Amino acid sequence: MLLNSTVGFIGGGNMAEAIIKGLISGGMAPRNIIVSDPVQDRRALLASTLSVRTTDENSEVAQQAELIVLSIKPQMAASVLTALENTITAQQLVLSIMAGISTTIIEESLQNGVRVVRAMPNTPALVQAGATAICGGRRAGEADLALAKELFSLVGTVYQVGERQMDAVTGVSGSGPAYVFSFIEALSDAGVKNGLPRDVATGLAVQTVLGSAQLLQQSNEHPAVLRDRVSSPGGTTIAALHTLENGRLHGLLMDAVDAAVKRSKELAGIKLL
Ligand SMILES: NC(=O)C1=CN([C@@H]2O[C@H](COP(=O)(O)OP(=O)(O)OC[C@H]3O[C@@H](n4cnc5c(N)ncnc54)[C@H](O)[C@@H]3O)[C@@H](O)[C@H]2O)C=CC1
Ligand SMILES: O=C(O)[C@@H]1CCC=N1
Repeated sequence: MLLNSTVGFIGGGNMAEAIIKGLISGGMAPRNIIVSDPVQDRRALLASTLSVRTTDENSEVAQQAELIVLSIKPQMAASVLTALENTITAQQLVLSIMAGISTTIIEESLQNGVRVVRAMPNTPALVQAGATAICGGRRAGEADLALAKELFSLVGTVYQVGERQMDAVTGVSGSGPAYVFSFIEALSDAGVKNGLPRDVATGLAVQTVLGSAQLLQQSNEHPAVLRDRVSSPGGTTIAALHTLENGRLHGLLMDAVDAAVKRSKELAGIKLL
């Protein structure tokens, strides 16, 4: 169903590129993908590296695509949606990945009885290891959610949540890769500080995060149980964990996610451009 549809992206930035790569890897023909972006360099890059069709007219995407992905910044939502008010119809499905912007705002901006699904993906979608949550708007049916699930399944795992949980999703997995990259960078710096060459330090740090995540996923244990198995009595790990807890790592991360959740809620109420 998805692979035979025409999928359009309004906004050809980082996330659109990640999803498009996943779609193509999943078997979608590039000619069935059309992307609009006002920036010539972005259009040229997407056309040359992914062979998708590009345009600088959002209306062209809105006219041609059966599934329209809104992959612009939330601050652009109002101006872009207003301009497409009379172009997008109830026969099309609108799939928004914009942080903070509710399905109601999109439905009200577009009118025409349009069906909207909202999603929060993350950048590991670029390597088919994404985590995405989806929720349906007022008029989205099971088939619409199934189509969105099919799309994001090509780039990773998909959870369906209630729309009120989308801000929490944004704070945990949408922004989450940035926290993990900071963690890896710090771990690598610590290796270099203690005498390791940078490439070795980064390689060890990356594989440690990847391997620990895989172990956790496959073992089905609580993270604390696995942490305990690393911590020998009187050993090195418990000494390091003591330092992390003195620095409030756990509470700090929870505060960081709270800040992202708060910002996601604020984005819903921004004075849209
Ligand atoms: N980057 C991330 O990790 C994630 C981003 N998102 C959401 O995805 C959306 C896009 O984010 P990114 O790809 O990171 O941003 P980006 O800045 O890389 O992409 C936005 C693209 O929209 C284009 N654009 C600007 N004005 C436009 C217009 N009037 N019409 C059409 N295109 C226009 C820009 O040239 C740019 O290429 C945002 O709403 C963000 O909240 C969601 C999950 C994760
Ligand atoms: O930082 C942001 O606003 C977007 C949403 C989730 C990840 N990046």
